[in-house]
Amino acid sequence: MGGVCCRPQPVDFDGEVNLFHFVLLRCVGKGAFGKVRVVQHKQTRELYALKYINKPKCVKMKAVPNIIQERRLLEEIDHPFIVNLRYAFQDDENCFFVLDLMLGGDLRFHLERLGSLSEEVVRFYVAQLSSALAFLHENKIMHRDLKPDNILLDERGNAHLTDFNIAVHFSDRKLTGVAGSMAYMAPEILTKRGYTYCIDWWSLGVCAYELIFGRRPFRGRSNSDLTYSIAKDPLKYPEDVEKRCSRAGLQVLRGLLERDTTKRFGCKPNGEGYQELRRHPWFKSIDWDTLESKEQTPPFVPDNKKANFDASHELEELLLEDNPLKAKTRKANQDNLSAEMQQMEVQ
Ligand SMILES: Nc1ncnc2c1ncn2[C@@H]1O[C@H](COP(=O)(O)OP(=O)(O)OP(=O)(O)O)[C@@H](O)[C@H]1O
Repeated sequence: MGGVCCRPQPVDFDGEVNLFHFVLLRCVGKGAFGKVRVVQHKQTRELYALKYINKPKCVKMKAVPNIIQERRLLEEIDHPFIVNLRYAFQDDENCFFVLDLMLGGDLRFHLERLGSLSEEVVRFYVAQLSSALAFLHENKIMHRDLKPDNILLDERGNAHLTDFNIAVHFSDRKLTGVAGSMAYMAPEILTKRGYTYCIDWWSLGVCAYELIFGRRPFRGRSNSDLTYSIAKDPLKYPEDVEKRCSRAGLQVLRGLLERDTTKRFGCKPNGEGYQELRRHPWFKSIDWDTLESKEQTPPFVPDNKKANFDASHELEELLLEDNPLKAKTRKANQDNLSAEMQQMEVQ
């Protein structure tokens, strides 16, 4: 009799996708509302990253519209340098996003470990991320939170943009809502002049500068100091700049970190800014035609023998998790759910 309890449930692969379709593997990260773990699709054997978002926590932190927005935007897009959404579903407790798996770690992790990256490596990431930004802008989406933490490497070393939590659709009207991570925000966001997709090119400039020099271009002890620095301080470089970055590289940094949006690199409408950037001499070594098919060998290959993420998440799951993730059949009676939880149901 005892054996009956533990027999695995038969999985219906023809029905809607749910957690029963996946084998749950190791934990690789922790976000604001849940965790991220590696999963394998039981039928296709493909590996993915499963991001799970605890619904009550999300309601408590008033983040329901952001999660819905993130899912809606991700469902619209598919690009080689974006962490794409492959499936989305939910149970009574969590929303699940099944995403492209990135086993190479995020660029914050590598920056902290290495101090800085070589110009050649950064050029490669800037090229790949420019391609992702041009695609998003063409689809009238601005990301608004480009920073090293949101750039993930696959196991071969290709860069991918993730975290569409505060991404939005845009039209010709300028936006004014302050959103993003302050150190990477363009001056026109902070000075409340109204902004467009051009802010993402500025953030790319801040990331590229930080990756090459190991520190950010604009700093401040308080938010108002930082705002002042972003809006007014001249762009300076470390003393050993010549050892770290070529003249062409500095030109691109300066072009992206241009306060005048009519002159900022990447910003010309209808993808013209992106085409201009591609033609810049700094990208001479990049073969743009094969970049998107990932045929080029990335100049930095993450060490696949070491975990390229904080291993404490896995340990925490083992030692501290009192409610470990498990596939469950849905029980929720829609009528008993709060308004916010109902909102999450309607997808
Ligand atoms: N597709 C993925 N593949 C591999 N690891 C990932 C993937 N997405 C996220 N991670 C890991 O999980 C960590 C948490 O990611 P997640 O996007 O949930 O958190 P977050 O950046 O705090 O975003 P949010 O604000 O949406 O919670 C990341 O730092 C990264 O190390």
